[in-house]
Amino acid sequence: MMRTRPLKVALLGCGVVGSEVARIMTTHADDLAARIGAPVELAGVAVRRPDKVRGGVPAELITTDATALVKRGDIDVVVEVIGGIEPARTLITTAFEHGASVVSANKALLAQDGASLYAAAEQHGQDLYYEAAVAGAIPLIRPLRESLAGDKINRVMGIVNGTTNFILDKMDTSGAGYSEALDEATALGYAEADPTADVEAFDAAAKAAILAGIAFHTRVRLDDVYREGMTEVTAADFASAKEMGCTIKLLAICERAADGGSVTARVHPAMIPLSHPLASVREAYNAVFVEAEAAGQLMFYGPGAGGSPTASAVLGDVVAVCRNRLNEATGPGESAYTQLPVSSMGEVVTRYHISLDVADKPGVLAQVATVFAEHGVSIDTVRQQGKDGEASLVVVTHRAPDAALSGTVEALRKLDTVRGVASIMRVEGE
Ligand SMILES: NC(=O)C1=CN([C@@H]2O[C@H](COP(=O)(O)OP(=O)(O)OC[C@H]3O[C@@H](n4cnc5c(N)ncnc54)[C@H](O)[C@@H]3O)[C@@H](O)[C@H]2O)C=CC1
Ligand SMILES: N[C@@H](CC=O)C(=O)O
Ligand code: NA
Repeated sequence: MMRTRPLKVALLGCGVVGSEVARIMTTHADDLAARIGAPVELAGVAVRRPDKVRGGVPAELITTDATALVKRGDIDVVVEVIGGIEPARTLITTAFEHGASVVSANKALLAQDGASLYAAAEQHGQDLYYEAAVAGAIPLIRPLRESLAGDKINRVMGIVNGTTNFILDKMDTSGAGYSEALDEATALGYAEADPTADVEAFDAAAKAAILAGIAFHTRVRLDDVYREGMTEVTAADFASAKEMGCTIKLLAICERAADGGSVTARVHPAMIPLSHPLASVREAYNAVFVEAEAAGQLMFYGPGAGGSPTASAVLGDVVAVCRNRLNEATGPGESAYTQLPVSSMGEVVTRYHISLDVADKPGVLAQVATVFAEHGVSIDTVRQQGKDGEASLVVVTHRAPDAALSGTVEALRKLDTVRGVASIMRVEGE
């Protein structure tokens, strides 16, 4: 039977995501009520600029006092879509203290303070849900937290940032420039308020921290994630990738060590073969592979950014939290019992594609090969092209510890015959 007293939702932030949450809550109110078993109503919307016209949001719901809204005491669910660390963190903990559960899309905050937010939620008997924080509309957090809770996950790898995938895709397929593609991604509502978070991969690193923590039942924070952005990827890198039958993607890779005693999490651009499913992920789409012991390999794919797709994930969480409240229950809390340490990037085993500008004279190739051998790095292929007394040498290695690969590059830079290291890129997905 449908409960008549409505569940009340407070919306913090009415930007790209918040405005879509408000729109869908209003236009789909009857369906949401039927699915929850009680009406759900927007009880207040905290904004920074109250004068802005917000179609569909009744003026009487608008407030600039987010703190007063979360302290009201009659709110069931606070939806935090303002982003950033403060005041989001204080508003979320205040919401728990005043009897509300929280749905958030804030990966930056969750990667930094997830553990203390979970603790505050548990202390006050409230839910903390955040499906929208990783890979936008794609159901990924709930499958990892719930559906795969009976399995052992060994690896999570994928594209988790829509903005950078959009830019890399445009650079690859239409030869568009970096700035032009970033402006387009921003106009489409994909980029963070400060797009440095996207292009320098802080956003993807935050998502990798969240994914690794859930997948391996441990705590991984933003600072534990090795991070390289995509601002230095050039048209020449795409040309090299093409020659190898590859393209370039910004990948997030979280792995359990072979001995099971530690984990790693990293985000960096990488070449992947065109035959790999991640190579055909276009525009702002995301895709994530999960490898689990019993399930095998699973792939999650869909829109990774944008107002409406992200609002879909937020509203799925609102429904889940409302159902929990009607049942006087809460969903899963933090699961970090394994306490696995996070190893450094040096211990990750990977492959490199290295482009060197060298002197075109006898013995150079042997000299370069010796440096690789001295660092215990085995060469897979070498390609040399001469040009006016200079040559370009492209070396692709076999798998080796990242520390050995970066030691090799450092030693190569010191050779007189090596004029410069034109590009270094990891190769994944083979
Ligand atoms: N846009 C996207 O595709 C996605 C965004 N997210 C996350 O969702 C959150 C919101 O993102 P967007 O909607 O894109 O950002 P946005 O910048 O469009 O919206 C944020 C809104 O919050 C308002 N705001 C900031 N501080 C406030 C305060 N103290 N009180 C009231 N309002 C305040 C701002 O004025 C702005 O309108 C962020 O955490 C973001 O990382 C997550 C997944 C996808
Ligand atoms: N800026 C983010 C938004 C979604 O998380 C992205 O581009 O992926
Ligand atoms: Na998601």
